Amino acid sequence: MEKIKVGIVGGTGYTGVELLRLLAPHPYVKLQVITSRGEAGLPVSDMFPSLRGVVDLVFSDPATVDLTQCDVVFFATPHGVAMSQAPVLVAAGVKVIDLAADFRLQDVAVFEKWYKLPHSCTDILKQAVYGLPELYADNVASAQVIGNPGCYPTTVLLGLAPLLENDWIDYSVPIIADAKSGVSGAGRKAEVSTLFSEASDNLKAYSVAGHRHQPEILAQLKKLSGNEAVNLIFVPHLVPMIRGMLTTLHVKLNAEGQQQSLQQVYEQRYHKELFVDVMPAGALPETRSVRGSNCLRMAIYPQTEGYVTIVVVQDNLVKGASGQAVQNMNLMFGLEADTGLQVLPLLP
Ligand SMILES: NC(=O)C1=CN([C@@H]2O[C@H](COP(=O)(O)OP(=O)(O)OC[C@H]3O[C@@H](n4cnc5c(N)ncnc54)[C@H](OP(=O)(O)O)[C@@H]3O)[C@@H](O)[C@H]2O)C=CC1
Ligand SMILES: CC(=O)N[C@@H](CCC(=O)OP(=O)(O)O)C(=O)O
Repeated sequence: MEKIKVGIVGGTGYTGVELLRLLAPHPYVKLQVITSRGEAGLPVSDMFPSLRGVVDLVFSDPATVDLTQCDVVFFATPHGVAMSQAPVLVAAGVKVIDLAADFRLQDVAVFEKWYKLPHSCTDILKQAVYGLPELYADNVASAQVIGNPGCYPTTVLLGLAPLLENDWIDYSVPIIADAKSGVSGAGRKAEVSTLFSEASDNLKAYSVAGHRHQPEILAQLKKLSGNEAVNLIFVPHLVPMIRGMLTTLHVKLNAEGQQQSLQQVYEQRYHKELFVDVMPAGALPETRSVRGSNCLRMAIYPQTEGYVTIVVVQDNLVKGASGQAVQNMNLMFGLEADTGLQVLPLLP
């Protein structure tokens, strides 16, 4: 197979460099372009010595580089950048994978409310696919534009999918998602809240009154359940670690759901999925068990009063962002989902 020519816009950020780490050894990828507005002309390995001898590209200026020479372009950029460039790329037949939110929400009014940006290419949005391959693999395979999911939504949606698909949730009670992220989730840009002396030795909830991932998750919960009554309380927390995300879900089951052996149901639902691990009953998922890998692990805990608790872990930069994006690229180009993604978690 001819190599896939890959462009990455936003190569100096955390998800951009994570794409490089995963794509440099990918057997069917040729890294073609990597951009930075501020570092154009600088060899990538001067900024990231971890890539010395592996990536020999220099950063290009995104304003002048021709991205139509690529087969696929990843946007590892803030919200709004991909939609400004997608029309030219789509017209040239280039596939687009946006790691930001431009193509995640089909409801334009909801997007504009939460991201405070006018959506500039709603036609392309209509044909874009929500890139969660464990739920939408066939659509991903035929997509030209992918909205790669947010990191928190990936944990919540994969944690709940077997219950939603079987209609086993009591929707009169909101689902609770109590989620925690490492600091790299906030990106590499300088911000006071992510300074070492602010974020280390500290634990805090944030965006409790409303986080932009709540509407993204809710839209998918409605789609998967076919039930408009579904509701969600979502509270994210910042934890003093670099990578990793742990989400604890509490769900009230309906009468039929309460009759099920959920451990078996979850194992069956995910047994063919290469990147989802349902742990044995009683196991305790921990973030370091997935660090650096594209694996998402979960454990199921039946509780009293018809409740079930599901604990989900992933690496926010891998399954929560760049690994998932590469998984999507693999499917879009007819490759096995795990091509180039067999990297094992780092321990300790
Ligand atoms: N971090 C995470 O865990 C996750 C992040 N995401 C999403 O992925 C995207 C990237 O996140 P992350 O890597 O953390 O962010 P960073 O802040 O670390 O990096 C952003 C990158 O975008 C580039 N950039 C910024 N503005 C522009 C622009 N106008 N045009 C072109 N390039 C631009 C910057 O490069 P330069 O200034 O050099 O041009 C930088 O390389 C975000 O939308 C984020 O929400 C999604 C899931 C998880
Ligand atoms: C710790 C931290 O700050 N995390 C980010 C989530 C990053 C992400 O996945 O979000 P988008 O791609 O939707 O921006 C946040 O809560 O804003």
